[in-house]
Amino acid sequence: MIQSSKDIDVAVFGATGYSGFELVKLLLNHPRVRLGHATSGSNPDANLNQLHPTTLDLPLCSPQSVPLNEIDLAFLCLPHGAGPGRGQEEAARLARAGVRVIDLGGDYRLREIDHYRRWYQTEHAHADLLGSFVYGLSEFHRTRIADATRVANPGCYPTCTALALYPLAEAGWLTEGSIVINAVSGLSGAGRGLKIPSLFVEANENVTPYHPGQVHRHVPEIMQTLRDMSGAEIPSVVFVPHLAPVNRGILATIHVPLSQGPSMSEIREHYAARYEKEPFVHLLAEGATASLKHTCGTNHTAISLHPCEGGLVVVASIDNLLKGAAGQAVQNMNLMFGLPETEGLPC
Ligand SMILES: NC(=O)C1=CN([C@@H]2O[C@H](COP(=O)(O)OP(=O)(O)OC[C@H]3O[C@@H](n4cnc5c(N)ncnc54)[C@H](OP(=O)(O)O)[C@@H]3O)[C@@H](O)[C@H]2O)C=CC1
Ligand SMILES: CC(=O)N[C@@H](CCC(=O)OP(=O)(O)O)C(=O)O
Repeated sequence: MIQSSKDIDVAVFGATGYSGFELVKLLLNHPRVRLGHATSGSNPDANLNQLHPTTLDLPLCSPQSVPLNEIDLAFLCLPHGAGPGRGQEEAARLARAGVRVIDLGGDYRLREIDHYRRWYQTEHAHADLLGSFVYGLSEFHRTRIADATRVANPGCYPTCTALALYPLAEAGWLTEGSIVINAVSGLSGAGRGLKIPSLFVEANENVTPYHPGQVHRHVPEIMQTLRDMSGAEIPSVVFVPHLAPVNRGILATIHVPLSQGPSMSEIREHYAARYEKEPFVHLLAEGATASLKHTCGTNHTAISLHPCEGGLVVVASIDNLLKGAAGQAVQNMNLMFGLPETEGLPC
């Protein structure tokens, strides 16, 4: 058991990206963490304040220079996929060296290798490690995460939609027709690399659906999680993500067919009971509607419920960089090290 303060030595790989930078800020303020190493593959000799508009004085280093025997935990904030320096390789290198890992990327979330190949459109060079990662949706896998040495942090859209639907899934109420998820994401969700849809001129005063239907790589992740939550097959998911001209936030508006199911008051009671003791998931009062501003800058999830003929609309919001990435990663670290789950997280 960890005894003194500032006694958990961590490294952040990919500290210069959006989620890495967010994580660095959380970790520097965490009462039990010493952030000894923050890496950049392309600017290893730089200071973070040369690459981000920040007054933080944080020298970076190369990924290869991190002394793996001196760290208790590595956070990976790297692009997914095969190739040197990317998440797949780095997670495997660290895991095989015996380092505890929380991977914010998608390489170790899907359990089925065929699913990874199909949805990530690349081979997995370390498929033997897939089963050794616990899926890091804190509220669902709390006990398993506490015992884990490797955690695959969920994607931002899957976090938002899985928490929105968890009470329905565990009650066995996801049995009919297609669940339709329309979701909006801020531009930071696309990462810091140059991408045409994220350019100001393209994104400003515009909202663009992308990968609509059943083609986004988060579809199998959402299906896998809902299946795990319900303990049964679920019908199907239609997922339409949209890019919106805001910096951060995810809002999912989800239609669930429920023609034969429970009454609205039973559903509300079930959500209230499921989330009553959760520090970071909140059912809003009847009549309120979740929006980006409910959760922006926090690790919280806001959920509102709305009846409609033959079903239900669930609206949920998170901050993609916090509950959808760095915040949930810190929540998972807290679980792994036996700390209070809320330690070091903004409320
Ligand atoms: N942004 C979000 O909302 C969320 C992101 N994620 C996941 O977290 C991971 C990081 O995302 P995000 O912070 O947005 O990404 P960014 O694109 O903002 O940053 C990724 C960082 O990885 C480093 N890197 C190392 N190797 C490579 C390489 N071969 N190609 C490109 N970059 C490289 C880069 O820094 P350097 O060159 O300095 O090493 C870069 O700063 C991704 O897997 C993403 O899918 C998950 C949930 C939400
Ligand atoms: C707006 C935007 O582009 N968002 C990203 C999702 C970010 C995320 O959670 O990605 P990972 O699953 O790779 O970790 C996308 O749709 O690809």
